Amino acid sequence: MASYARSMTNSSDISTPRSTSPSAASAASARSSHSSISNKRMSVSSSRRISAVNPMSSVDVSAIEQAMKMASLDQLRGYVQNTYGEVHQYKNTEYVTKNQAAGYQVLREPLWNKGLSFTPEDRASKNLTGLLPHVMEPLSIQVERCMKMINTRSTDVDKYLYLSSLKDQNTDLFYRVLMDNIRDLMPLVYTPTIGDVCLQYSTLYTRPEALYISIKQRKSIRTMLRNWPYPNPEICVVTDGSRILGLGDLGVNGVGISIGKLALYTGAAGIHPEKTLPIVLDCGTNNENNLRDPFYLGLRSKRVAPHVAQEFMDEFMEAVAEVYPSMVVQFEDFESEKAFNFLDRYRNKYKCFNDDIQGTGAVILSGYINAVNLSGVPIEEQRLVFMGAGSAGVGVAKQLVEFYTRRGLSEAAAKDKFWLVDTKGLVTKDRGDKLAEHKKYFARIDNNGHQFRTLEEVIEYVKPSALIGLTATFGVFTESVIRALKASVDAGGLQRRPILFPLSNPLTKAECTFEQAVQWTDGTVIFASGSPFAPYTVKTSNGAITYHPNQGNNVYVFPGIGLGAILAKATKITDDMIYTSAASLAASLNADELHKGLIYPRIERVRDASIIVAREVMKAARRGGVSGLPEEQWVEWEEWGDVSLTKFIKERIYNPLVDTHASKI
Ligand SMILES: NC(=O)C1=CN([C@@H]2O[C@H](COP(=O)(O)OP(=O)(O)OC[C@H]3O[C@@H](n4cnc5c(N)ncnc54)[C@H](OP(=O)(O)O)[C@@H]3O)[C@@H](O)[C@H]2O)C=CC1
Ligand SMILES: CC(=O)C(=O)O
Ligand SMILES: [Mg+2]
Repeated sequence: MASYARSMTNSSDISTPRSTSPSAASAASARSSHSSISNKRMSVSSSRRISAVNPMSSVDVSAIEQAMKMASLDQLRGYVQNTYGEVHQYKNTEYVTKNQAAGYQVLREPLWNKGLSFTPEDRASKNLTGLLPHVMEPLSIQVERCMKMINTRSTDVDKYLYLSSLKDQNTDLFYRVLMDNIRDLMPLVYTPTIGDVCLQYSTLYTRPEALYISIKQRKSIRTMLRNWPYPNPEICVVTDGSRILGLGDLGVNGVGISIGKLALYTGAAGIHPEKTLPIVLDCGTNNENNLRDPFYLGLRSKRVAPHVAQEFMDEFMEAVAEVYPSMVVQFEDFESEKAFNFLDRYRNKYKCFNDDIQGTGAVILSGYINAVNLSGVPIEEQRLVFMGAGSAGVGVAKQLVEFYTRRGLSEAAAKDKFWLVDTKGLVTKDRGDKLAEHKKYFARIDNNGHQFRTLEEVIEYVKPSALIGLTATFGVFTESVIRALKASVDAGGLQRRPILFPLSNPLTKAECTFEQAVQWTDGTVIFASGSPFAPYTVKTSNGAITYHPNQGNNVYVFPGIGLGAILAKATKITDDMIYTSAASLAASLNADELHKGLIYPRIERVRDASIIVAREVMKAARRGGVSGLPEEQWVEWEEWGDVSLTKFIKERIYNPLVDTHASKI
């Protein structure tokens, strides 16, 4: 991200428009109101911008000084603004356009910097002569250098830090490296490594990479959104850090997940990085380690009450819709109750979806459709046990219910295929505890009052064909559990294969490993995990067999859902758009992948899959009457079929250092 306070130094042969000079900017600011700031922002072309004056978000200094006198420094620690009032900024943020920028400005703005790829003409026209080594290098060599440097780093967090620094210097090169090496690098910018990064985010911190919105600043959300340096972002990932992967409440440190997911919106679907906005809402944290950590960057107080968090969220959603009307909002890693509440509260009002409930639901439905084809257990006979009844467990189970109802089953019959287990055992209506609202739909009554407290008991009772883990608890799929699952599909002596999806992230929270799953099912397992496991090779008397795991992670759908929603100019994200993402992903495997018995496309093809998902999501938006594209456009695409719509998408996505000028989103 561009640093916030880069001041512009004029070069003698580049004239600086009056409106971008610091003095003009402060004169303008004296006259301007918030609406004029907003107008000015809109008038800046959609070209990338860098700061021309110090735009530091100013606060009421005298009030702070006053407060400092009255309170000890320690009491003020953890936040700058000590009131709930609106921040008054002293200055407009003014930017130069890409065409106006020269010399170091160009090299320091990651979106403009092409590094060693700058041509001699660029170097002359942008005053770069001497500011770069003389060589002009092919991109492949630059990518190779980066990979060599990544491989010299001894820990995954260090590798992440190298990549993160590269992203801050040369956006195109970062994404080229990521896209060309997605199998090796996705586990660094995303799960599992991003989990370690989030745990240490405050200590690793060197520079801002997101919008950090504290509840203390809730009256200034619009100002903060407008301070974002790139114009008109179209997709944000927002978390309050309350349930980051399976790692629990990480507070403001959870911002790493917003950053990681958005890197994949670009890497895996081609949404232009300039259009992405990572956000963390800081409502405090109940994580004692954070509260004690001298480096912790968030509010040093317990989380606010749920009704206060909800008011804050209401204000946030209203502000986003007002400041960036075309923004798609992805809710990420909110603890379950908030996740369900916010989705219900906002889904019909704003363009939003919850990745953990809906994205996970879609990706696992997709994998399940393909897994059933391999399992030998007919789709009607499938019985599914879910270990974990949180946002992901219930989200996936509900998506699968929709699958069965779309196939003609009644809702009751579809629901009857699911048994959900939580820390108290099988979720039933009569087990004596107060069930969380989101568990009630799947709570069972078919147990004649008997309560099944362990997973083994549930498996013995249900005889499932599929076992799904979304518990954030390592190792709960024990040898006896997995062998019992295999036994239940083996019954009758048929050659059937168990479906086993330990989906929790990161790897340290996986319900079992791939190796265990292969060993305890004698190699028959159909396996998908949330974070990637390595292939597993077993030596045999006549050689070796290598088993290949699948990664069942919402990364296969959220990039395409976001891309499709943006390109369709969707006003809402409908259930049909989510369902369609699953169905289209399931159908996106190529012949080789099907032949190898995979249930998801190879991760190297995630971008191809995202384009298919985006195309079908767009069509679903139109079917649902939520696409803002003109009808004539749809009629034309219908005449030409998928080829023309696919072409439309491909022409609009970001392809670093190949055709960036052609990117329109
Ligand atoms: N692969 C993917 O794409 C995705 C994976 N996930 C992963 O799913 C996991 C869960 O996420 P989420 O649903 O939001 O989390 P929640 O905290 O909302 O839910 C966890 C559920 O697991 C149950 N649980 C925890 N420990 C046990 C145990 N030992 N035995 C039985 N049940 C247990 C909890 O029970 P109780 O309700 O009684 O507390 C709860 O129902 C995380 O690790 C997350 O990373 C999430 C989204 C996508
Ligand atoms: C992948 C994801 O969204 C999660 O683990 O929460
Ligand atoms: Mg998540």
